[in-house]
Amino acid sequence: MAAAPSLNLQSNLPSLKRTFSNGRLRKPRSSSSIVALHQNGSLRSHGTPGLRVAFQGSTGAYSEFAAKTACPECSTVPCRSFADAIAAVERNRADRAIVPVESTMEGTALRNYDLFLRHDLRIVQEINLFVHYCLLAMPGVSTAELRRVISHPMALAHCGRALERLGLDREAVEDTAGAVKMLLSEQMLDTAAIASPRAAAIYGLDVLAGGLQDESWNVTRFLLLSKLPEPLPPSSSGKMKTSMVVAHRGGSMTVLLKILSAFSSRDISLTKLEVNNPTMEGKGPVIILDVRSPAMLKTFPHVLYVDFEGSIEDEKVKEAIDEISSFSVFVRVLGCYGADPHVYDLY
Ligand SMILES: O=C(O)C(=O)C[C@]1(C(=O)O)C=C[C@@H](O)C=C1
Repeated sequence: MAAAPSLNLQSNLPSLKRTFSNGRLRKPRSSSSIVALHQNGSLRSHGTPGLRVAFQGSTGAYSEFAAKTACPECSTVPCRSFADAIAAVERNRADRAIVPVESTMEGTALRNYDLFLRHDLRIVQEINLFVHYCLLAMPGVSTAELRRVISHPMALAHCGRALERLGLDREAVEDTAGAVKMLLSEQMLDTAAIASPRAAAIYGLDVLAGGLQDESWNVTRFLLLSKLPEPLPPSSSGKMKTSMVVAHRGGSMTVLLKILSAFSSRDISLTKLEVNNPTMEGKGPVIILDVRSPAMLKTFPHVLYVDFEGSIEDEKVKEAIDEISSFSVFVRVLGCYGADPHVYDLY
């Protein structure tokens, strides 16, 4: 069976500028307008102290790091899986969930994207994080003593070449910080973990090597998800971005051309366009919650994930969405949020 075409005008991640100055995190340029909005808004918003953000993993995971970067004053809620993080928001045990959705090394993380589509949550913020992978071991252990390495499957995959060179057996665990905790609790002296320098500092492990990722430019894009829509910042406060999913009848190229034309004729810039035809790869269809009343789960064999610059309140954006709806099977807007051009780096 031919592989599904995968066109990924992958968000503008690779060209982003790293926001790093003297080891201190710099706030996004748009943050001041968001803060002003929060002060006036009635909803609990990103800047609110006490906002609870659910993430997958243990304290020190990259996702927690992203949550703290998105909402510096939040408290974080560790969860066993991304599904649990989403459930925590739905059951009001958390106000937001943070989910990694794409990376420069992996492309779109369909595992998480598809999960999110089954729920009635919306994207309220994006955050791009530079991911540094380090080799961590129990204090005093040297590289020569290591036999095995444990980490999140994505971290193991991203560090394939370095691990090949080190000749270590690999074992996947649920998250990077969870791997570190396992080293400690089981006092493993022949095993290393791949995790962040922050996890090393939190748990007091030695960093035996840094920059382990195969590509030096390794950025993960996270989305902050909420049950309630955030009030939209005024259009003067910076660029907005909108994300949507489009289900269609197949014949991707024709649909792609029509979508491109709906945007280009209105001078709207696309930042992501990803084709997903899972049934062509022998997988089950994508399941999407149709949030219109009565909300119901629907299955679609052909979908496209589209992000573009602009707010759903812009006339030309409304027109483009109407045009796309006229030739597709189903359209759902996943969120409208401030475009954050920065990549945060807390190394
Ligand atoms: O395990 C972690 O620390 C995570 O936050 C998860 C996760 C992922 O799911 O891709 C997030 C970012 C990194 O790419 C590695 C792992």
